[in-house]
Amino acid sequence: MSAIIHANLSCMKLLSDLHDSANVSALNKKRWHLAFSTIYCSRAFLSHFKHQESSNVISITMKKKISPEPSARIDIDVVQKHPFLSDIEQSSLTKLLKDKSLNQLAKLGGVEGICTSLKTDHQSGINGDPEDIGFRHEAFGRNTYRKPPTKSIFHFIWEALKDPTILILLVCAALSLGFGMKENGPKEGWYDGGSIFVAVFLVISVSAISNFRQNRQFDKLSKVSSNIPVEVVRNGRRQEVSIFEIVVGDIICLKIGDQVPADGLFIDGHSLQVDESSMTGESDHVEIDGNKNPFLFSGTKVADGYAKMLVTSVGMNTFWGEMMSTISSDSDEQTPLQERLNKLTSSIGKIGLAVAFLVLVVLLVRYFTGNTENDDGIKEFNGSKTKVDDVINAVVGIIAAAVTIVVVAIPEGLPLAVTLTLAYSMKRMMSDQAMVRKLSACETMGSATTICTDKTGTLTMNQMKVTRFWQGKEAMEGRSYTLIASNVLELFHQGIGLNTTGGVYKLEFSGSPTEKAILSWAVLELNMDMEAVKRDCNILHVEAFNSEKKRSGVLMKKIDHDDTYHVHWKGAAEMILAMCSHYYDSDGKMKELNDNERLGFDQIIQGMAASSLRCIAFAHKQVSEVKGQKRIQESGLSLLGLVGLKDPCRPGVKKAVEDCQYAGVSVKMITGDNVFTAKAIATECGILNPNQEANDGLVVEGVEFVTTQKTKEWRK
Ligand SMILES: Nc1ncnc2c1ncn2[C@@H]1O[C@H](COP(=O)(O)OP(=O)(O)OP(=O)(O)O)[C@@H](O)[C@H]1O
Ligand SMILES: [Ca+2]
Repeated sequence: MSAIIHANLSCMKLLSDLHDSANVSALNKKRWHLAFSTIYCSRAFLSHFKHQESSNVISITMKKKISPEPSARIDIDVVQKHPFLSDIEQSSLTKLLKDKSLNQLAKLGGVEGICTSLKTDHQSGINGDPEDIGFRHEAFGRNTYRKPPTKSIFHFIWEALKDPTILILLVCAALSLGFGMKENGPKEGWYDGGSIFVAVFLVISVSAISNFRQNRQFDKLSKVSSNIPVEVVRNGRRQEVSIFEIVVGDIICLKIGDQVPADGLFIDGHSLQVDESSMTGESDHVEIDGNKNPFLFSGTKVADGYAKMLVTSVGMNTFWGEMMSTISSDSDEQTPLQERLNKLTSSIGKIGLAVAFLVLVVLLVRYFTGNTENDDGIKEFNGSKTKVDDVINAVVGIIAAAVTIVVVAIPEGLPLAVTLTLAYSMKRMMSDQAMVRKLSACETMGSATTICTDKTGTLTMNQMKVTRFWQGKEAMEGRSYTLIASNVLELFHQGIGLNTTGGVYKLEFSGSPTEKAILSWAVLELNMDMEAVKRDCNILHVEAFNSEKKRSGVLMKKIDHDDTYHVHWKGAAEMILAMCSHYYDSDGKMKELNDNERLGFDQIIQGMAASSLRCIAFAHKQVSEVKGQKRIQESGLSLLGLVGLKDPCRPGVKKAVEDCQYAGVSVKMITGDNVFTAKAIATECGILNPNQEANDGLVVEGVEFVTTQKTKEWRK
């Protein structure tokens, strides 16, 4: 404590010395006292604080020098590291990711060590109360990026002024004004030039205001569109939060198709591949795993697999943030129509200029060679006999005529009319709840002849629910767990609880809509306890789901059990069925799957598909040896059961499809789902006509869409 007092006393002495030496007026003296006491008090306070938390770094910077000027104002910035998170520095985390250094990671205690320093549990995440989040904001910042300042109206006025047509017109206006006043006197001579000035003024102000407003609107939109939901685990609960609310220490669940929302480290997961092309330009996917490459970067995209990551930097501390701050984005692009019209305008302008020049030359030549006569039939130009004043008047008249041609020829209002029309149609589209991110979209939409739409989530609500369940060849209803043989029920629990990317927290389900539907069905109707299943079993190998494979599998072993391993597959029913050689009947007995039975199951699947259900099948196999196997066995499985998931059509889709068709735009569905399910939904939405058998390529499988010639033609 004595050290502190000493420090304060010396500070006081320094200031009073200064005080004495300054020869100041009474008013300034007063200010000095104020400044002095402010500094003294804050110093005393801070040193006290320092004493208590000796590990914290406290620095004081005085922005303004203390000066006896009347306007003296003292700002004190306190940059302070929160005691709660004092074990680790942001700079070392940033450096770790920047260098992708495994050594450095090991020095920091690996991912586990960093979790501990960041006061995060790698299973249940941060505790997530407002105070905790506040500390993290204070210590590591927020997940927002510094944006270039929005352009002011003057920027747009300047842009409009730089247009060559406008410049030509301004010159013309000035000439016209000068000549007009010379010819007809200042009182009446300004009409022509003045009106050109007014026209130019109108064009500039209208286009500047319209561009300014559009720019502001796009800014607003980009704020909305960059606000994407991210799945985080906080306090053991998986939940969705906005990307801007992510803090350092958060545990984030990533799945295929997600954007990585901040920089961080891989904790656990399977077959995670990331598309880093937005950062490196490399189109190859980068494999991420715990040992060789656990580094994940903001702005990249998950191409395959799933994982949990620990956030280590957010916002401007990320690699992406650093990159963005050096690039200034310019969105002053023009739509194709605007570009073409601008070209047209400038060629017309050029022709106008050429013609005007020609007229000027011809008229001048005619005048000076004495080929022109005035109203009385007398030669206008008569060599040296003509008065200088008359010559000047005649030449001015000729130039004014040429200028008039230029002014008339330039269609300066044409591009402006297009801009205004596009802005207007954008406004109309927005009021119809269509988000327009680029002005050119309005134009493109106007000339579209085919709309290719996704099925799930676009035509349907993306809220799936299991509505049918077949075990063996029997349709089950309601809370069916009492009716299923216990051995089969256990296999169901394992197959669903382990072979999933979703999660259950109390009665909240997370994951993709398909996963959520299956999990909620298993918990509510099959009485599954996910925690218990996870506790009792070890997952040895995972094959993650992706839209190409249409299935996911796990290899697992029960803890404290014999040497038997279990393979579980789940996926598109027809594909899983093809992998099966046996099935469990409703009594829980395993039976062989002969051709007849297979046909029976095919019919069940088609029946469900015809009533627009997504069909998912579960299959299992017990294996004894798994030595050195890289892949999970895919044949000789036993079918456990089939479920049908209902995803209702969005209300209003049918009307929208009809409107499109009425307007001559054909609507096609691109899907990865079972063809029969897709057709049933297409019929429900009015894309397919129930009476017309031929498909006409209105429902297309994703793979086919990418590969076939016909679809290439549409995409042209
Ligand atoms: N989580 C999952 N686990 C296993 N199989 C799944 C899962 N989700 C979907 N499937 C199966 O994979 C198929 C393709 O699923 P995906 O989600 O890629 O469909 P999609 O191509 O997006 O279809 P849509 O046209 O409906 O949008 C589905 O028909 C379904 O049978
Ligand atoms: Ca004109």
